[in-house]
Amino acid sequence: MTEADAIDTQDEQPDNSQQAGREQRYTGEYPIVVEGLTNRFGDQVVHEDLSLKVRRGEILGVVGGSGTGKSVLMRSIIGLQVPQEGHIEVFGRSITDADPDETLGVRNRWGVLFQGGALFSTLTVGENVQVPLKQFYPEIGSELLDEIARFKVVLTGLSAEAAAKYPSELSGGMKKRAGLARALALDPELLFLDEPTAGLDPIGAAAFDRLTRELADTLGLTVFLITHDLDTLYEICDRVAVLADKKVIAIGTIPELLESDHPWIDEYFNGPRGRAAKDSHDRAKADSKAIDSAPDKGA
Ligand SMILES: Nc1ncnc2c1ncn2[C@@H]1O[C@H](COP(=O)(O)OP(=O)(O)OP(=O)(O)O)[C@@H](O)[C@H]1O
Repeated sequence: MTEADAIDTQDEQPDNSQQAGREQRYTGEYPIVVEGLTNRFGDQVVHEDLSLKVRRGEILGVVGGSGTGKSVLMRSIIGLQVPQEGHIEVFGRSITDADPDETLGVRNRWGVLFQGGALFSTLTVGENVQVPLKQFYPEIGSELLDEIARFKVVLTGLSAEAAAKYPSELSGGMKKRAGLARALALDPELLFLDEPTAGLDPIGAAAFDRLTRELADTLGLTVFLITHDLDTLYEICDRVAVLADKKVIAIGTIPELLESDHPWIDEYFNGPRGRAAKDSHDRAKADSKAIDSAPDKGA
């Protein structure tokens, strides 16, 4: 049983609206559905008639040039940005038409790692992880809060001792993991990651990618992952959505996208960095095949 399940079964239940939607996991095909989205800031049109469906259980990479509106799209889906037009559903419930109180039962089913980690600098890592827990489950006692926070910290590959550290005492990679621990605080079904490997060295970035894939597989997460990191796309994303021209112009596996003749997609995947990421991915695959078929394997 997960902590959230344990909390759900406690005798003293808080306001029912906070529990709504939490009693069972989403079993539909598309936990995120965006239709006809338009976002404008003054005269600047960021999205126009943008549509997107995210499949349950997939890691969807979201790419696009700087300023194409990847973060604004994520903010719209989680209700932080009210679009001018369009409809967004998460777990089959409207985000755009609903009163914020009505979406409470949906909001505690996702976790977000914002660009840069966005940890509270005056709180320890453990206290940062406790923030969403206290917000949605104010009835949990401090001992259980500490225990859940420590568990989440360890889940992301940090030591239990890291829970007592302040963000300023952590390396960039540790900060990302701490942010991820906070995003996982509520046992989410859906995880939003905004450029999680930005600023990490290649080894740290690869380790974070592996962690994301492992957590997604073991916890059964759907992941909406904004990135500029081609290695991340090749290594862990099931599909990739491309933002350009104010829309999602293509969505599919990388081999499918490689067939596209859109100039941005062609340059992105077939430019020098795209080719290097593909070569490195192909080499790693060939190496692991060679190891698997070695005669003395397992001897
Ligand atoms: N609150 C806001 N007010 C005004 N303009 C905004 C606001 N938020 C975003 N924008 C503008 O919307 C556009 C898209 O921003 P967004 O942050 O979504 O881009 P992005 O694709 O995530 O870029 P990057 O890859 O550089 O992070 C940008 O031109 C940005 O300046």
